[in-house]
Amino acid sequence: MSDDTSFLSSARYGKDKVRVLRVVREGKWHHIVEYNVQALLEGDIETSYTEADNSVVVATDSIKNITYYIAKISPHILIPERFALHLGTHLVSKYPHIHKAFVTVEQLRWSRIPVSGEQGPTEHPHAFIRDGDEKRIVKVEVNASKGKDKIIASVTAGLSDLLVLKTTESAFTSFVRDKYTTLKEVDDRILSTSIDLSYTFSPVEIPKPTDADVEQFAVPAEITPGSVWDTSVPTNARKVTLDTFASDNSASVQATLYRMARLIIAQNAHVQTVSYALPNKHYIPVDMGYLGVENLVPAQAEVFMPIAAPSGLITATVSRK
Ligand SMILES: O=c1[nH]c(=O)c2[nH]c(=O)[nH]c2[nH]1
Repeated sequence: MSDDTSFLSSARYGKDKVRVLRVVREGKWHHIVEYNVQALLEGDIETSYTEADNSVVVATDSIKNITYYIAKISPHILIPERFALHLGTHLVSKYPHIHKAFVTVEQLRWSRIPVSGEQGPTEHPHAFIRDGDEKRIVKVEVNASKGKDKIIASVTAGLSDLLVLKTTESAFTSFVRDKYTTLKEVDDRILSTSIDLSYTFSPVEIPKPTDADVEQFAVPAEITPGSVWDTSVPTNARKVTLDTFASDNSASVQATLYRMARLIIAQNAHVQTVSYALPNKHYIPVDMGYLGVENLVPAQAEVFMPIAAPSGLITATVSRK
């Protein structure tokens, strides 16, 4: 183009919403994961935008094919943090002109169906139930811009859409009162939120894989999603979040959020920051005074109107010192 009033200041492309279900068979005991994957690339790709030069373009169709291939061969497929690192590392090491890969994995929630056995309920070996809308989220940035033998990866993980509600031990008082205030102070209310949580690990160095050993990807030991997520580990972030939500005598969403985040950092040595986004989903006691029916005393109200919108939105990031 002849004019110099603009330039390409950033460019990133790839495939979004690659849907994959992977089965891992241990004899008759089967495991499944269902992932929605986004894989985006950065690198020496400017000319594809500025000069219609497709010679630098790894087709998004190929990126999709690589995603399925790594899902097939990766020994890490059942752990989304590790699968995302494996995929991102393969993308940046395979193509000399690609310097960064951004991989997001959203894991849908499949749990084993509990069935009755001779000694009580057991988990079915190969039948699963979609156990809510909650998603486990992993975001990985694999950066080879300092060279293919000096690959650095940053991992952010967490969950979204974890819907919770408690019927007491939540209050909200002593907030700013002025001419705009209509909200009454309450020492007892319903507290409900749809939890979005993410936590970051410190960046890790990835040993250079060769094309030949694409199957042998080694995950750095610092990436220990097990301790942050694994349901068998008592300090896992999901459990800490749920326990704190249930047990905290909440003065506000803000105060409960801060407690949750601090506990995750205190109990997980490799976690550097914890962020929450907590919508305050309001439930309003229905006024039945016109019928002579009392339903407005906070701790005694029984009939509530769920309000879809608007909601409060309380967010914060807590960082390791
Ligand atoms: O926990 C709360 N935090 C707020 O900031 C707020 N604002 C509001 O109207 N209700 C609430 N509740």
